Amino acid sequence: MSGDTIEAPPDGVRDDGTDSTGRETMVQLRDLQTYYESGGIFNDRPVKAVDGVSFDIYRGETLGLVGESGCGKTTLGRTLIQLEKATGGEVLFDGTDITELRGDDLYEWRRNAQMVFQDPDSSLNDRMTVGEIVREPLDVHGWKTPRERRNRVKQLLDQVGLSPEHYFRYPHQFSGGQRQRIGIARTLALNPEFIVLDEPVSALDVSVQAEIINLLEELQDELDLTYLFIAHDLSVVRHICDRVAVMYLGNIMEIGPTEELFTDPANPYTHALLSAIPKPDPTQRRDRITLHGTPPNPRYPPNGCPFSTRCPARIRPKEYEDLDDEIWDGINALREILRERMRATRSIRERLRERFDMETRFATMDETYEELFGHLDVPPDAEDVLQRVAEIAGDHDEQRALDALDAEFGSICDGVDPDGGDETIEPAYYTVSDAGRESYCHRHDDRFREPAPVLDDRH
Ligand SMILES: Nc1ncnc2c1ncn2[C@@H]1O[C@H](COP(=O)(O)OP(=O)(O)OP(=O)(O)O)[C@@H](O)[C@H]1O
Repeated sequence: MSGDTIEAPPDGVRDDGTDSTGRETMVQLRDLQTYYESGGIFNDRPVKAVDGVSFDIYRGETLGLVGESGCGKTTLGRTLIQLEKATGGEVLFDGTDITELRGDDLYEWRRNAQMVFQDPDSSLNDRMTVGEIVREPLDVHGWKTPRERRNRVKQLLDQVGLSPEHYFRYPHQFSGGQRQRIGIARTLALNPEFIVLDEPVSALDVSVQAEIINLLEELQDELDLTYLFIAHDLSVVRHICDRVAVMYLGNIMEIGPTEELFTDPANPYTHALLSAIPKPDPTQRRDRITLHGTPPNPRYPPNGCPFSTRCPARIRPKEYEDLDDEIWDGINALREILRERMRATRSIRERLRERFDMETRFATMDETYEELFGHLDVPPDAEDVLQRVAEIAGDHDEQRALDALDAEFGSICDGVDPDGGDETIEPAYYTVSDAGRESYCHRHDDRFREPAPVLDDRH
């Protein structure tokens, strides 16, 4: 369905904190950025781990956050609870921008928001008893009297399915699942309202995973908790989350109710991510979508759409709409190779080599060209451009080669304005379902075909 375009997910929050569907908004992220400065000797560009993220989290829900390794999930989770400093944008908790909190205010606020980590082993101090570990946040915050703290710890141990006798034992005496229970008890100590669960079951045996998931669900009901659930395992996400946000290279590509996102994905990246799950049904509509290459380096994200370099539904420029698929694949591979070479020439070793005027070694561009296009019947116009690109790249000027490639074959997905303007075009968020699901992709614009039929044709 073609949707309405909006610059950023709608605010839509009424004075009483609810939106039009009666959900109460707890957290609002607005254009949130977390960049890591390199601090190296070359004063390189920052790593754009979270690069302009806007969405809401509703009170009492479990919002899943999924995406490939390195896309920025943990950084986003850590920024939400101020373990990482935002470099731009806002995080509003019940209307207060917590990125602005300092000193005592920040310290007080921290009680509200906690994090459960993936690996209970590294997050529990093996030299402390279980009681000391769970009690530590209470001690740090000077919570009530020592006696009341001890009682609170015993109650917490009971709440997570451990027994008060475990108070004086050490973490290494427990199994992985039990250690995660200790971590959860510690997280709950100060009665938080919001918890970031960062892959809380990934390090556990499959048999234990379900127990911990059940415990987290029970605790949510009992204590009115709101969760951000970061995960790789999409089947767990489907089971536990009310809504899901799909992240790629520091951006949210699609966000909406879990079931409709899984059964009728809108964004090409969501399609690709879901198609990687093995399906038992041999009559499935479409072949598995294989994504070529690896995600780009978040220090050098591509222009335009973050997914453009790997997107299987990438929009092609009008003049080349009928170009053979294999030639397109070759052009995309050439773009990847050029980006790869650029990344490599920027590596410290290469830069040192350049400084000392030493030759850098790569497969020659002629060989690359031959391999990609030698066996194909490339139309003369396109061939002229590709030859020129290969020549420029042969002189180690990858940036100029990429520019030349994009000037001819680039589309709106690469940030090229189809109306000839100079500004780099980025996708907008489009509402793609009645439930308010949003997808970040030019293909939802009426000028283009929707992703799903394009993927059906191409796969
Ligand atoms: N302290 C840091 N300094 C510099 N770069 C960092 C730092 N922490 C993370 N990064 C980089 O930021 C990007 C996002 O990392 P992050 O750990 O948030 O991703 P992720 O999606 O959680 O990955 P995973 O699923 O593997 O945990 C990566 O490129 C990572 O290398």
